[in-house]
Amino acid sequence: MTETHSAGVRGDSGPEVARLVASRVLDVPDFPKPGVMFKDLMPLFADGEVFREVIDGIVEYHGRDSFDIVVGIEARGFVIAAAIAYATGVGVVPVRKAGKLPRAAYSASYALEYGEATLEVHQDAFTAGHRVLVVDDVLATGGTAEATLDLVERAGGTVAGFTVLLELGFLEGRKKLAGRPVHALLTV
Ligand SMILES: O=P(O)(O)OC[C@H]1O[C@H](OP(=O)(O)OP(=O)(O)O)[C@H](O)[C@@H]1O
Ligand SMILES: Nc1ncnc2[nH]cnc12
Repeated sequence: MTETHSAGVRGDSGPEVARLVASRVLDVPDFPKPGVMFKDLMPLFADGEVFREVIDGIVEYHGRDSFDIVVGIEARGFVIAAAIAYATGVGVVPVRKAGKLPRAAYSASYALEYGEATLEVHQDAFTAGHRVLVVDDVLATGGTAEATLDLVERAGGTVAGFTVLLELGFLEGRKKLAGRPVHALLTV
């Protein structure tokens, strides 16, 4: 369930962490295309104290023993995934844009808020039944997330959770991910 506090800042881990994320997001109009309000989370990554609190909050929400490996979605998801992996002692699997992985890979094409793309994962990325925590910075239309969760399962993993720092609620990505365990620290 999503919580709300008096100022209307809401997220699945409560208002405090939601406020923390909100304090480190910059709105950039017309990037990468006219009409798109780009949500830039680089200030959050650049603030060591806030970044650590956010990573700790994600681990606390899921529970250290609920996943065996972390998937980060290129490119901003890599930053979050690596930090969670280091904090919990598990490994990282990158889900990459097409043509970047050196060995046999599964591919999934999708549409996102401002374009189309293809993501890939190595076919041998997981052992059967591996519980996989998938992380990214932003959930917008949900195209990226849907493709990634599908790739994880095609490669033999079991989706243990999906966390984003920021969800753009008006783009209704959660609807596309119905039945998936979506966790957003901040929903706007
Ligand atoms: O919910 P959606 O509409 O699919 O959009 C969300 C995705 O868009 C952004 O990635 P982008 O493809 O811009 O990649 P980048 O991190 O490499 O800039 C963001 O980091 C998510 O992965
Ligand atoms: N508006 C947005 N800001 C940042 N990342 C995004 N990914 C898709 N839409 C986005």
